[in-house]
Amino acid sequence: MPTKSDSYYLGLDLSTQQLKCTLIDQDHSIVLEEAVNFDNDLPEFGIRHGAIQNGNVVTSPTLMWVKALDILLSKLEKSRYIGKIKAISGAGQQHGSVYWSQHGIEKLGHLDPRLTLTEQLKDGFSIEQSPIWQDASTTRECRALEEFCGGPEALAKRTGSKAYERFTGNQIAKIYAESGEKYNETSHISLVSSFLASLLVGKLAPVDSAEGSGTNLMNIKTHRWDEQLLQKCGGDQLSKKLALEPVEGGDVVGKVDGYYQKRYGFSPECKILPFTGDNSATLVSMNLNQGDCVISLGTSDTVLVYLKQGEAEPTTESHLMAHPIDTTGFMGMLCYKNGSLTRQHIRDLYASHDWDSFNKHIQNKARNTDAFGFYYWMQEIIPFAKGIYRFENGKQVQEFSDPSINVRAILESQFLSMRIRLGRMTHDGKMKRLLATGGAAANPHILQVLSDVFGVPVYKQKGMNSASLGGALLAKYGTLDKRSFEDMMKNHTTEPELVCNPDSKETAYYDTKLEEYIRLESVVLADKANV
Ligand SMILES: Nc1ncnc2c1ncn2[C@@H]1O[C@H](COP(=O)(O)OP(=O)(O)O)[C@@H](O)[C@H]1O
Ligand SMILES: O=C(CO)[C@@H](O)[C@H](O)COP(=O)(O)O
Repeated sequence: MPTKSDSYYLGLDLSTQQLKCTLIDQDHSIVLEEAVNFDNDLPEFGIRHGAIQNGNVVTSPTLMWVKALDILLSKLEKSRYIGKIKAISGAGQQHGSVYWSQHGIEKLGHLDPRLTLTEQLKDGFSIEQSPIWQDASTTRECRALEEFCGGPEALAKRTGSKAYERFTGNQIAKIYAESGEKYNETSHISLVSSFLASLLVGKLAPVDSAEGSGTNLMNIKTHRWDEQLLQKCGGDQLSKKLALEPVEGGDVVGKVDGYYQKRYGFSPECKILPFTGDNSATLVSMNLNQGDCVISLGTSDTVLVYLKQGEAEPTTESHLMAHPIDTTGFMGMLCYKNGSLTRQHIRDLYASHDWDSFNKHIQNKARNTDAFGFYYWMQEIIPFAKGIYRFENGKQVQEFSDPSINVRAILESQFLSMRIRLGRMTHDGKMKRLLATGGAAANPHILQVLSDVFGVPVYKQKGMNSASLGGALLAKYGTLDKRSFEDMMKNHTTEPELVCNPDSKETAYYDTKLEEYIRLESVVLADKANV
C-alpha cells in the first residue's frame, strides 16, 4: 500500500494462538499486518491451540514465543518500513508468566546478531513451560490469599479482583510451594507482555500498571506492588524477582537493542514503550465513546468497558484493572474461558466442523421448544463451573430433542451471561453500541445474535487485530512531547463500521428470558458434580 509517511509505529500481540503485528503510519493507516500461528507454524512444540493442557494445568512453551518472534521479524525484514519504525509497543495474553534464569538474563544482555533469539535463549528459562491464563490449578493458593486478606471482597478492594486461578500471584505461589528448587533458580519473572518488551529492549522490562492489575499483587489505587501480597505469594525473594515497579503507558522503557539494529535494520532511535495486556490494548485501539462496550470474541471471550475515576467499584465476578493510559481511570472486564474454542467444539459436534453449517443452524430461529444450555466445556471462570448442561421446557435433559439447537443455545447462553453481568458491573448503565473484535467477530451471524441479545447495534473496526493495533497506537503515543491520547486520535479516528442492528422481536424475546437464565444457572451451580 503506497504511503507518504516517514514515520511508522509497530504493535505486537502475543496472544494464545498467535503472534500478530500491525504497522501504522503517521495518520494511523494500517500499512502491514502479519501473524505467526503457533499450531500451523510451530508444530514442533507439541501444542494444540497454542497450549499444552494436562488436566487443569495449562502451559505454553516459553521458547515457542521466542521462536515466533524470530519468524515474525524475518517476515518484517522483507518490508521496506523497518528502518523507519519510530517506536514499538504491544500486548500479551494476560496473566501468563515467564521464569528467567540468571544465564537467560545474561544472554539477553549480550545478543549476537549472527544467531537467532531461539538459538541464544534456548537454555534461558528456569521453567520451560509458562503457565498461561487457561490454567485452573491454583484454587488452593487462591483461597489462601483471600483468607490472608480477610476475604474475596477485601482482596478485590485491594487489587481490583478477588483471587483467580490464572492471576500471576497465585501461579507464582504454586511454584514457590511445589517447586522450590526451580523457584530459587529463577532470577526474574516477567509477564507475557513484559517478556516481549524485554526481548526487544535487551534487558528486563517492567510491566505496565494494567498488567500489574492482573496479578493479585498490585495495589489498584497506588499502582505499586503490595509488599504483603508479594511476601504471601513468593516469600522474601519475590520483590527481587519482579525487580521493577509497574510503569504507566507512555513511559519509555528504552531503545530497541543493538541486536535488532544489526540483524534486521531497525533504527537505533526506535523506542520501546511498555507492553500491556491484550484486552487493555484492544480497549486503547477502540477509542471508546460514552456508552460503548467492547466484546472480544478471541480464544477467550471478554467484555470491556472504560470506567472513569469515581465510576468504578470492584466486584467479585468482574475485574477492575488500571487503564493503560488514563492513570486515574480503569478498565472493567469480564472474562470467559469457554469462548471460541468451545464454540468450535460445538461446531465440530453439531455442524460438520464447518462455520457455514454452523451459520445455517444459527439462522434457524424456529423455537419449537424452550431450550437453554450452559457450555462449561473447560473449567469456566465466571461462574466457576464445569460441564455441559441442557434444559428443555424447564427440565434438565441429556440432549435437546433436536441436537442442532446446541448451536443457537451456546451463543444465546454466552451472550445472556455477558448482558446480565455487564449490567451488574455498570449498575445497569445503558450501552449504546457494542464494538466486536477477536477471531469470531469475522462471523456476522454470531454478531447478529449478540446484537439481538443486547438490543443494541454491533460495530466492527477495520484491520484484523485490535490488540496489535492498540499496541501500535501506544507506540506512537509514547513518542509525543505533549502526551494527550485524545489529541493524538483527533482527525485520525476511522469510525468503526456498523455490522448489524438488533431485531426488536428477538430482543423482546430475550428480555423475557433473563430471569429463567439466572434461575437455571443456579441449578447448574448447585449440582454437586460441579465443584
Ligand atoms: N468464521 C468464524 N466464525 C466463528 N469463529 C471464528 C471464525 N473464524 C475464526 N474464528 C475463531 O477465532 C478464534 C481465534 O481468535 P483470535 O482472536 O485470532 O485468537 P487469539 O486469542 O489467539 O488472539 C479461533 O479459535 C476460531 O474459533
Ligand atoms: O485471561 C484473560 C483476560 O483476563 C484472557 O483474555 C487472555 O488475555 C487471553 O486472551 P486471548 O488470547 O483470548 O485474546
